[in-house]
Amino acid sequence: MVNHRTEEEATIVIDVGSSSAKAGFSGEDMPRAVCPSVAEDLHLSAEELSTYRARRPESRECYLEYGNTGKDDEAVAAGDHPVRRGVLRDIDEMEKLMDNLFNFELAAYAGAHTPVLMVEPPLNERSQRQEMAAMMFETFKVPALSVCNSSVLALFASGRTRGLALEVGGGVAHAVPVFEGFALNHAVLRLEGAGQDITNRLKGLLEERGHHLPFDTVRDVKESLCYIPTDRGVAPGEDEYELPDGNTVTLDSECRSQAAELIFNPDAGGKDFAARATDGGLASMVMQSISMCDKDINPDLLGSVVVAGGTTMMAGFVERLQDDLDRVSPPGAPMMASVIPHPTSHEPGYNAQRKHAPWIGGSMLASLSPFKQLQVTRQEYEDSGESIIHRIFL
Ligand SMILES: Nc1ncnc2c1ncn2[C@@H]1O[C@H](COP(=O)(O)OP(=O)(O)OP(=O)(O)O)[C@@H](O)[C@H]1O
Repeated sequence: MVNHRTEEEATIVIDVGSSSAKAGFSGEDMPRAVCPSVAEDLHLSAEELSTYRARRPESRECYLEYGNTGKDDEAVAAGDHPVRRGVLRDIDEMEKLMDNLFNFELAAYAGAHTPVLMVEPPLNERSQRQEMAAMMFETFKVPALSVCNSSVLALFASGRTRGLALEVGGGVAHAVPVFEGFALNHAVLRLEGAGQDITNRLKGLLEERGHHLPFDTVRDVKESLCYIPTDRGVAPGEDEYELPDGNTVTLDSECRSQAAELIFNPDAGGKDFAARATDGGLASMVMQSISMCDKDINPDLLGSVVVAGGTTMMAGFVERLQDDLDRVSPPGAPMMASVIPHPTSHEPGYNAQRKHAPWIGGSMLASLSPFKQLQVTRQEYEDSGESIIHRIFL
């Protein structure tokens, strides 16, 4: 990747999701900051702050209930997550988070000198894009702004401009067909179910066994010990998790293997979760999305089902997706779907990058010289008004 000579020559790339925010400079391999996507107001001394940052998890999840609780999802959501289920819900909280990212995480390199590339979720609404652009130009006075689709960028990170991006993050999963660098929005499918629902399911399984743990501890248990069962190899047995107070919790193999089942098979999440998953589990979403596209490009899409997002890091994810895709392919289909990274390949390459793929794609794109054509300058924004952002960013 191109390395800019100074940070001042680079573009700041920012990807704020439902659970985590990633921020850093174009041309770099990884985001400098990966932190929970909440606006923190910590009031800590410099020393306490650095200890806090060293121990801070990469993400914090909303606790969104599903099931027959009689409560509205939005009402139970942690109020300080500006993005929930991939949708910008609170521009004031977003402004606070952005202020932290610019001035604290990236140490004040932004402001009037550094252009910004914002990663936006698939099917982002025009009004949300406008709110973000107004905030960037009017509050943070950025000199230039670009807005790019996260799935297009995830694919780009894997070296492709054609394929189907399957993004599974903290709050939402999307299947997005991409052709020649453009998302085919008419065929985008969305599942309101991802990492936080898996955590929620694990919390329930642990409570059935008498373990009542805080939501954030359960998220860590999930990331450390859960896996997705596949037809290949021997399933791991029980294992222990050490709690912050030194006590241990034993997880049996059902607990470890069943929490994530709902994203592949929504019936496993109960009646209400299944009702939300109108396009089925992940493999069904991939195949339906491809079937909604022109037949001529089906081989391009089937040949590169590129997975991205934190939840795809779970052990067994790519193997299970490939097995499910093989199962749902019509008998005698001329071409089978192929998951990237390939389940049997152990090369690092894209495999190691998929967690932050949209950010990495943004970093790569913004370090290419034609990228300037994808920027709106503050002058252009002031002269032409907000409609310019829809003309430039398709
Ligand atoms: N090793 C792991 N195993 C299981 N889950 C993981 C792992 N690493 C991260 N996650 C989960 O990934 C999720 C965060 O992923 P990501 O940062 O891609 O989401 P996001 O961009 O914040 O959310 P969204 O795209 O849904 O708006 C969290 O639910 C986190 O628990």
